[in-house]
Amino acid sequence: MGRLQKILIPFLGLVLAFWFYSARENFKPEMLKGKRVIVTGASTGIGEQMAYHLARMGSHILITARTEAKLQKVVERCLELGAASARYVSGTMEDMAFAEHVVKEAETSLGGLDMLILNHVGTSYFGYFNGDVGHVRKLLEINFLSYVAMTTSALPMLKESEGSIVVVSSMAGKVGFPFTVPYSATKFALDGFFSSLRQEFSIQSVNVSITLCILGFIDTGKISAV
Ligand SMILES: NC(=O)C1=CN([C@@H]2O[C@H](COP(=O)(O)OP(=O)(O)OC[C@H]3O[C@@H](n4cnc5c(N)ncnc54)[C@H](OP(=O)(O)O)[C@@H]3O)[C@@H](O)[C@H]2O)C=CC1
Ligand SMILES: CC(C)CCC[C@@H](C)[C@H]1CC[C@H]2[C@@H]3C(=O)C=C4C[C@@H](O)CC[C@]4(C)[C@H]3CC[C@]12C
Repeated sequence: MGRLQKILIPFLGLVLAFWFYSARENFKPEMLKGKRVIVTGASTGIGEQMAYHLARMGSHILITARTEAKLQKVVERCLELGAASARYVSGTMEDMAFAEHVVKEAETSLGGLDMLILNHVGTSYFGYFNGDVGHVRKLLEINFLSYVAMTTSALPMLKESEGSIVVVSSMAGKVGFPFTVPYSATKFALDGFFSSLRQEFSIQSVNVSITLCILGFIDTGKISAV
């Protein structure tokens, strides 16, 4: 009985957790063909690369970030790669009215929305917490509140299309790491909001999926080592 409790039961728990959380491998690129997708923070890094993948799969893409010149180039490349259409709206996610405006743009120019990919992050520092409450507030607005604002305004369209919300988060949004205090706080907030909302959708039979992506370090060329 002792051995059963110490080894077999935790092992069974691990197997069940692995089975429950592993994704089924039924993805086909054609699934994204013709789909109307918003990608935020798509002027550089992971967002830019997601836009190119969607372009190769033939989606209608609406991208956003602050730097217009970079967005223009990403749109051109998306069209070369085979996007059904590609357009951008530039502005800052510090402004909730702008966040909502991006969603409105999808409604007017694409006639609806199938997927909302929330990926942008504001600039933070990586070091001991410096006590700057104003910075935490600003980062929460960019990394969290604008995600909430966009989700709220996109929900009617996503319910209509039975679409998806994809939230790009981090291991720092699941576990506390040193030197990432403000950033980590904003990512934990995303988990609280979206994991709870997913449960409500399940209870209410709302057919909109919510995927929280928990990423480790991804080398986007910005920093050579961490
Ligand atoms: N790279 C990594 O190692 C990891 C990344 N992640 C997550 O992946 C996602 C993408 O990260 P990554 O590609 O590295 O980040 P980048 O810094 O390369 O890209 C951030 C994007 O957000 C935009 N952005 C920044 N500030 C604002 C703002 N105020 N308003 C609107 N847009 C803004 C930037 O464009 P612009 O400056 O033109 O506005 C840019 O397009 C993030 O959510 C991040 O937390 C998670 C774990 C690890
Ligand atoms: C098993 C563990 C020891 C793994 C530790 C993982 C640690 C090292 C991972 C988890 C989350 C990661 C950070 C992150 O989420 C986002 C960014 C922003 C990007 O612009 C620059 C890199 C940075 C700071 C990542 C740095 C590496 C972090 C801290």
